[in-house]
Amino acid sequence: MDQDNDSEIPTLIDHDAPVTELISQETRRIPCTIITGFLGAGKSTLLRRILTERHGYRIAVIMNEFGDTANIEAKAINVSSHEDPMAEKSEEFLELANGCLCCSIKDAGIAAIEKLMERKGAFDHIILETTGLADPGPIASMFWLNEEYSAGLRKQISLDGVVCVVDAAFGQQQMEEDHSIDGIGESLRQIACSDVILLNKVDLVSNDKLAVTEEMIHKVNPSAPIHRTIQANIDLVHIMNIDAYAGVKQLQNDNFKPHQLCDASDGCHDHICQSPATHYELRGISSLQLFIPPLIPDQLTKLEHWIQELLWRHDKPTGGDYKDHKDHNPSLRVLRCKGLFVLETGEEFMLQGVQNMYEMTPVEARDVVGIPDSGKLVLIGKGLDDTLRESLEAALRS
Ligand SMILES: Nc1nc2c(ncn2[C@@H]2O[C@H](COP(=O)(O)OP(=O)(O)OP(=O)(O)O)[C@@H](O)[C@H]2O)c(=O)[nH]1
Repeated sequence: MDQDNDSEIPTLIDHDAPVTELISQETRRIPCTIITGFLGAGKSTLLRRILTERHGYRIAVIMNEFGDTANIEAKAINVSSHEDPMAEKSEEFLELANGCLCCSIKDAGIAAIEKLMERKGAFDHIILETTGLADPGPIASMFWLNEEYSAGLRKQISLDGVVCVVDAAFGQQQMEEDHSIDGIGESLRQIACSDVILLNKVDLVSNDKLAVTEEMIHKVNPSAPIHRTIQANIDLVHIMNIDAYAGVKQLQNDNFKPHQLCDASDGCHDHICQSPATHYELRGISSLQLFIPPLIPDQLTKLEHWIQELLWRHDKPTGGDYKDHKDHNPSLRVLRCKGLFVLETGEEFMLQGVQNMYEMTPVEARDVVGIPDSGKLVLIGKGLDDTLRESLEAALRS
């Protein structure tokens, strides 16, 4: 492909492929991985690694860079693999117009991605590298769930996961100094919205410093696994096809034992308990993990209403008749939420939420590994204090 000609996107469809294969290419949704991370953390290094590794995926890359660096970045990254000199031919680039995709999401960004999707069938996976200053939340929303927001792209693209690259040398400082008008700066938003974290450049710092940075990341986002890397060297199974928005593995794998957190002698089967270890505030952002006992179906409906109030109105129901008494708190903001809820019948439901969008879906029986004795809700955002647990308890009792 001619890298200097954006309008020419080559057709890579194999015209000799069997008809059934072509049909499945037409209907299959293409997974999209978003790579985020603060300026200079190693996003392009990760992208280059993915593009030059022998993995068999045909990858379409969307780069979203500020200013004049777009061309430079694209050229620098479009290298062929030493192992496979032909690899370059199996990838295609779509450089977006200058400017930040998350700000121009409805026009240039969408149009460019729709143009790319005209070549559907030519690639198996999309990787979108954001700018170091982008908030990945709105970008993730674009590929996830809501057709009104995504302009129909969700029909064709599924959000596989958000991968955040954190600089091991400067990450701690970036998090500590990170502040914006509403109290949550970019580097913290990026960590908050991510499903996997790469702590990159670990060759530059001591183990003690790494542990401190890891601890900070974990407190902002307790549910994302953290991988230490040098030159973003990571086994791709940890970052591609992880199905972070549809699978329940990540939520089920958490081996945290809720009853170790409270005094209840018979475990915590009748109340919500909270993980104090992960309730933490850094520059206004915090995370909260709540363990929720098995619910009756009516309580699941109440839980869903409570989540709607939280995400859509930034309201924290205050107990009693929670629908009538709300504690409106404009600084209450949820950036990411996840949950796995268990009914007394043994059925399980999964919650996934990005910004004010959420989805609650039954977990298919084949995905259920044993019956957990409690459900879990993870909230990451701003203004999430201890009273939320009381508020949810009141909602479920009402
Ligand atoms: N020492 C060391 N340097 C690294 C490592 N990973 C990346 N770098 C270097 O860090 C610099 C920035 O890496 P990039 O991959 O361009 O970072 P980026 O996040 O894409 O940067 P922006 O696009 O400017 O936000 C480059 O000079 C890399 O060679 C690492 O693990 N160790």
